[in-house]
Amino acid sequence: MMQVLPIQTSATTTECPPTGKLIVLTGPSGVGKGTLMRSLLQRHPQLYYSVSVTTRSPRPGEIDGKNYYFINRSKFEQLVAQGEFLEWAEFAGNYYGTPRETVVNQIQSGKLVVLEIELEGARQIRASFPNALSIFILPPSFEELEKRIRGRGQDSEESISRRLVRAKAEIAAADEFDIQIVNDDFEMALAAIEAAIFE
Ligand SMILES: Nc1ncnc2c1ncn2[C@@H]1O[C@H](COP(=O)(O)OP(=O)(O)OP(=O)(O)O)[C@@H](O)[C@H]1O
Ligand SMILES: Nc1nc2c(ncn2[C@@H]2O[C@H](COP(=O)(O)O)[C@@H](O)[C@H]2O)c(=O)[nH]1
Repeated sequence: MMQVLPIQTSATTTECPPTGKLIVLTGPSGVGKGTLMRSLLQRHPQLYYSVSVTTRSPRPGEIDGKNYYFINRSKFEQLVAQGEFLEWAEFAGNYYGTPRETVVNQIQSGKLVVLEIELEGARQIRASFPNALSIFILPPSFEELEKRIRGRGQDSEESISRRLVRAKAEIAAADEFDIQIVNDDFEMALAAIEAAIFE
């Protein structure tokens, strides 16, 4: 049975006593992290999802404050300089970051906090939160990954190419994380994530 250890980090020990837990879902773009996360949150409303900040333009239907906080690059850089992010990275031409204060507050109040982030950010979290549970989602094949990104119909051709190039390096890093789950059958992948978090 897997034990999810409490938060403990040298960087944040004083501001974040070991009460809550941090869970990181990572993996290449298009693998299904967001879809899995949505189902996970529906089934387990006690989880706290950290809404990220990004400089990417909203996709049709995306809502500011729900899907992301959408801001411009100079504001993002200002927030970086002010230390407002727990982690941040540049991905396919845009910045993405996890707001520090909200996450720390939720952990302090004993919540299970879930992040859905790309590889560089997940590495930063692993470095500063060694007891976080990190889950890497893999595609059944690279061809299927490309099919899913294209099938989503949300990204420009240039963005798709950048995401697929990056996906190769991301997949190669899967073993750095605590658990690897192949998202082939969706329900099985979801069940594996639930087992990792709750059992
Ligand atoms: N197990 C699965 N089988 C087939 N299609 C899937 C599966 N899981 C997710 N998908 C589909 O793959 C597409 C990409 O999924 P999603 O947007 O959740 O990926 P993502 O990893 O969150 O991408 P990004 O990191 O770019 O946000 C969606 O159209 C989704 O419906
Ligand atoms: N390092 C971070 N990565 C993040 C964050 N929020 C989302 N992401 C990841 O970015 C890519 C692209 O996302 P998309 O919405 O443009 O498709 C994807 O892998 C996300 O998981 C974050 O706060 N930090």
